[in-house]
Amino acid sequence: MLRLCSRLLRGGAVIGHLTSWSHTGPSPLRCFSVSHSCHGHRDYSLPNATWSRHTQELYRKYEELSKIGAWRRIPSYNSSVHHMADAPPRGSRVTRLFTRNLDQDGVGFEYSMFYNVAEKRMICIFQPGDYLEGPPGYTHGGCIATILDSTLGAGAMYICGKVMTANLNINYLNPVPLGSTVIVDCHVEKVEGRKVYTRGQVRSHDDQILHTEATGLFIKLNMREVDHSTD
Ligand SMILES: CCCCCCCC/C=C\CCCCCCCC(=O)SCCNC(=O)CCNC(=O)[C@H](O)C(C)(C)COP(=O)(O)OP(=O)(O)OC[C@H]1O[C@@H](n2cnc3c(N)ncnc32)[C@H](O)[C@@H]1OP(=O)(O)O
Repeated sequence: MLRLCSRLLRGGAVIGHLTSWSHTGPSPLRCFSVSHSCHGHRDYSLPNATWSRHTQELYRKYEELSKIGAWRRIPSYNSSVHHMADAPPRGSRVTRLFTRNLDQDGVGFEYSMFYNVAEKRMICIFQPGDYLEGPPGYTHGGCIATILDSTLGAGAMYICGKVMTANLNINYLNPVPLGSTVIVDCHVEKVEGRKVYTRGQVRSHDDQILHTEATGLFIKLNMREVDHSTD
């Protein structure tokens, strides 16, 4: 339990940085201003025993960059509402974030995201597990779309607050082997009114293979459209 608390507190320290970013966008992300206390929700963005050497190495690289200050890891819970300051009590909901819906580590979406505020960039270190199979031995295109949507969307949220995907265009260039480590590298290109234009790539861990390219259009939500009263 102590180990769990210390891990969560480490996540909380990072969240503290996130809340202090509120000056960076016109619509600060209220949903990320969660408590620093050991609130009992597991942070899935931290390494686990199923992570490959490449996944761990990339994670450590960005963890080191975070210590210098340019990058920040963002925590990841299995429900998006756990990111919010007014999250409902633990156990009061049964819904789950799509990318965190399996109880077994390693078989689904293993990932950790880091954000660079100056570059308006969100990267995701992604290791697709065996339950994400499409073509034999390779990752399903829908799963690649999911991790792209999530990374592009998380970047858009960090710039502009709550958004929804309006458009996602993907070019699949090279298949992504199951169990491999890829980097999903996304940035916000421009913001026009409520429209947030984003672009991203999926590359192999060593940058040698360009697997996928994508653009995403996200629309800033009017607050009346976000109602969690039934959560
Ligand atoms: C929510 C908080 C969560 C917190 C989580 C924290 C955890 C962070 C960690 C991890 C990140 C995870 C991130 C996950 C990301 C997943 C994202 C999804 O999967 S979202 C589900 C799929 N998307 C939908 O279901 C949308 C359905 N569509 C709609 O609801 C509406 O169409 C909406 C809201 C997108 C826009 O509707 P309107 O009525 O508000 O706005 P209008 O007037 O239609 O459009 C505004 C402007 O945008 C243009 N526009 C709209 N759609 C367009 C399109 N498809 N193409 C081009 N332009 C479009 C319009 O032409 C208009 O432009 P002009 O202002 O007039 O210049």
